[in-house]
Amino acid sequence: MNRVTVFRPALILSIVAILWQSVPLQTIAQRKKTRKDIPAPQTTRKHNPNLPNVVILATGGTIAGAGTSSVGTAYTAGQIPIESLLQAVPEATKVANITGEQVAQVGSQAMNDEVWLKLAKRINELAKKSDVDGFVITHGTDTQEETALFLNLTVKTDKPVVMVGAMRSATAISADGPKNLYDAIVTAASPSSKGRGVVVCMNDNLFSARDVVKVNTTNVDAFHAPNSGPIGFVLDGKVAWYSLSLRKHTTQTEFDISNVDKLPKVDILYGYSNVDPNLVDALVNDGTKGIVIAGVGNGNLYPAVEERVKAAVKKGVVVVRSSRVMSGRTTMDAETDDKVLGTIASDEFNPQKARVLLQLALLKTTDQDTIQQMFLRY
Ligand SMILES: NC(=O)CC[C@H](N)C(=O)O
Repeated sequence: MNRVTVFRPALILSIVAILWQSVPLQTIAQRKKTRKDIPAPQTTRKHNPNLPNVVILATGGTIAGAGTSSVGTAYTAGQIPIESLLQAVPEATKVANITGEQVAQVGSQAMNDEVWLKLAKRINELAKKSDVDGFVITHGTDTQEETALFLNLTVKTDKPVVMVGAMRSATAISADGPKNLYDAIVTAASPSSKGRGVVVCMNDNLFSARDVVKVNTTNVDAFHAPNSGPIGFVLDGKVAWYSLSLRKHTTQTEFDISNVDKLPKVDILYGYSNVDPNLVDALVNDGTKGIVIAGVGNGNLYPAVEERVKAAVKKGVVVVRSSRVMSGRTTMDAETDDKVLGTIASDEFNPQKARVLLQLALLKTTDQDTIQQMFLRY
């Protein structure tokens, strides 16, 4: 065999290899491009016409977290895709036809306005489809209560929207994610869950998005509603509801985010003895539109802070008084007089939740009385 005959087949082979590689690359690129145009979430399972259809919108969190040790608490949130999570709960396929979509894949400490808006818009879009009966949102637990409230105030559907997370990673001994996910799917698939606003399903309990708070950093019993308790329970694959909030939510709210792509800047200022009042000015100078004070007791402010707050309100910044105390209301014109300060009382909303409502309120108005009424209505 001379050099030419060896060289030619090698050349032809490498050309074929290059072409072969470029074809799938192109196809993947095309698929990515057209993916946005496909409205329905994806599934690999067989459709059962007798079961309700539940869409899972995944955002990450511990429920999708992977660790290097099954006994340790160190892990990275948001590592495991939704399809793999579902493999841990094969029972769920007997309850609903499940389709999944990965909206984000982050620990919820990284949650932001952009993902909130994307989630709410996607739910509103899918809720219009007659073949979608309910939603499950998988989410990290750190900021779950904020996303829950945002959705509770912005999704426009009576169909169940159930948020779920986990306190132990998917690779830990006795992971709580699979049970919580199963319970959430059961809840989203149940017609009895309609019209209850967004609910959070954790550790057998169902909480209203309005009232739920993370109360423990590591325990599986990490979610409570300190002012009202759970509104329902899931046990043995069955949902039981016990109460219904009279506060407005979902289809009953005035908030329409369909054309919103940015939320107003609202910041939280923590109250404590000897707080530096310059912090108020720092926020105002940074261009904040609203400040939530995590006040002491019934939303009280350090005297020097009161003075700076009055000045900030005069400049057009909207200030809400909430409390750093875990339970109870922050009431109007109590020890701190809102009429004098020009402030708004948060009622039962904790500072991080008051921030969500103030962001939405500021899309509509800066009027103190109008926003105060919103805090009493939602
Ligand atoms: N238990 C959790 O979900 C906490 C993990 C992570 N920090 C998150 O919020 O996503």
